[in-house]
Amino acid sequence: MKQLLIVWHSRTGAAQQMAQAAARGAASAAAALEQPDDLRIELRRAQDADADALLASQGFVFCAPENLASLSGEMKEFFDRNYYAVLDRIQGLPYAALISAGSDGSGAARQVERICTGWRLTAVAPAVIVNMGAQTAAQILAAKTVPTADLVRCEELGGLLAGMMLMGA
Ligand SMILES: Cc1cc2nc3c(=O)[nH]c(=O)nc-3n(C[C@H](O)[C@H](O)[C@H](O)COP(=O)(O)O)c2cc1C
Repeated sequence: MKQLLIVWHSRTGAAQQMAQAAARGAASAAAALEQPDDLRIELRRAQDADADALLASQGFVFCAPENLASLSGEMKEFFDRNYYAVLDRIQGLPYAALISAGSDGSGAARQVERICTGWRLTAVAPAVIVNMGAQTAAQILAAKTVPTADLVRCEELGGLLAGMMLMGA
């Protein structure tokens, strides 16, 4: 049994929907490979994700919004809290990054990539960035509904990661 850990933070709902889509995609991939019982999918909000969860997993999805050109504070705190606790203990494992953004997302994506390079994780694909077209204060503070086409991109990335984990790639 392998475990896929999906760590997410979301303030207005977009990244949460993206994390859930990645979980659906991973479950579908395990079913398509006829290995539904070989993959455990653990969704954890960033504030509840700890070193034990990281160490118990063989693959990771990190999913959060971009805030002020970097990762949201709760997601950054997750990395700060756990970085040295698992350094040199998770290297070589695969990961994927999902970023929700108003109009950019590249700063947060770069930050996740740098942190995961430090952990020596392997990206299965470039980060998926979903731009919600939120730029005014009212748009940014509003609850978000991620378009289906973007959720499909998140499902596909979750599926790719699960497939690689189950096939031992
Ligand atoms: C304080 C704050 C700062 C933000 N800064 C950025 C930014 O630098 N770049 C960007 O593209 N979006 C920015 N946004 C917009 C959010 O990334 C966007 O609304 C995203 O969809 C939120 O995801 P969530 O619904 O998962 O919380 C910011 C939002 C907030 C609240």
